[in-house]
Amino acid sequence: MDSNDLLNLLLVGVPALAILGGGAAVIQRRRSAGDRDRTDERPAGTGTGTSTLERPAAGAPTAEAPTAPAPEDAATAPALEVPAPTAGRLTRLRDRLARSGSPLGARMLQVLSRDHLTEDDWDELEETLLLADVGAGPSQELVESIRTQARVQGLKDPAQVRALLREQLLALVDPSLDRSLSTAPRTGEDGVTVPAVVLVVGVNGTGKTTTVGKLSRVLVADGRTVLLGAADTFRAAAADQLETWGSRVGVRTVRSDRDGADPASVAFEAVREGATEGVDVVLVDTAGRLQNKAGLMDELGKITRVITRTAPLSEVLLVLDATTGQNGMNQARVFAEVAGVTGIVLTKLDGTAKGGIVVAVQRELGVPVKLVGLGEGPDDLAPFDPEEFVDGILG
Ligand SMILES: Nc1nc2c(ncn2[C@@H]2O[C@H](COP(=O)(O)OP(=O)(O)OP(=O)(O)O)[C@@H](O)[C@H]2O)c(=O)[nH]1
Repeated sequence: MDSNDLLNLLLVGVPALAILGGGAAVIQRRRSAGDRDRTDERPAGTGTGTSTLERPAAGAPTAEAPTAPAPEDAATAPALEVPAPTAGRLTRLRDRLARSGSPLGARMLQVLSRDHLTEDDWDELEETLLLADVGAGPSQELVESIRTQARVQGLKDPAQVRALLREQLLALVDPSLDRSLSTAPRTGEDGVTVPAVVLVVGVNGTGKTTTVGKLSRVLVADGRTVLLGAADTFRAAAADQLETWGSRVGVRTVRSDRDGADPASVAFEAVREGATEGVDVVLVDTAGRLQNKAGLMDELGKITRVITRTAPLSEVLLVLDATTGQNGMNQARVFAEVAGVTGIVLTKLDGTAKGGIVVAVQRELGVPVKLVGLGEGPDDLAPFDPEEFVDGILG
């Protein structure tokens, strides 16, 4: 071998070996992914999504939400996270409600504990409710009702005042509303089973994408198989954001390669792939552009039409930012009119003293609050429970 041959070997042979070695590593990685798929335990009756799902074990930890995953290692697939169980989430997050809502609960209790309540005191009580965004009608009702009760039974000791207030607030939040999420696959008369489809709508910045990500974890914790549809094609990073959320719990995202693609075609494709794969639920994130009512109606109408070619909509969830309080109500009304909303998700309840918006929004839109966001952590989304909520704001 002369010096030229040696040079050729170094220039061609070594990189070729490196490439071959890299290929082996890729094959190795694929194999281990396949192995994981084979050992994946799926509960009976759920879909066969391509994802590797680590099911939450019974009695899995109720500890704080897991932290962000380590950056993807070149040699090993990232470990999947186990979302916190759904049951008891609001109990776990109740402190955040008490912190944010304490001005409401504490101020009301403080006023009602005074001796011989005057007109000014009753006005102050009403003002407290208005400041917490309960809304004019419900605030007046609540004060009237407490006044009547106070006349009948008197306001004797702090425990009785608290019990009365609790009872009245609970009645206002309305425990009789059906807050369950419809996420079971459906079998039509033709015997074909299709996934439940949950469309998530709302103004931009309210926390839609984050909510879709958190909701996928709620569903995974409940043993459902999930597929995400990134139909928010308006904001370029939204699909990446969604994909990151999903990949942490082994949930795949259907997205377009192109920014600004037709959201309806992404939604259609997600539901079609969800049906083919036999997943339980397809969650579809949308853009929140509210240029005008007609434009929104066109966009959401088209998305709905194409989705329902494959499967009916099981839920349309409207995401509202609780910190915008009554100001967000106008936009909420438009979405409710246009999109046939079946449930409200109130986000950022951890950052506001305006917890009364729960009451106002239900009254205004005639739709129950089904989920609440109480932080930026991945498991800081909880099914709404009226009793826990009222206990939370009473502190
Ligand atoms: N504190 C708190 N922050 C939240 C909550 N939910 C969402 N956020 C934050 O709100 C911000 C906006 O959330 P996104 O999910 O990007 O909002 P979006 O509605 O999808 O926005 P567009 O994609 O622009 O339509 C993010 O910083 C979230 O972390 C919550 O419950 N509490």
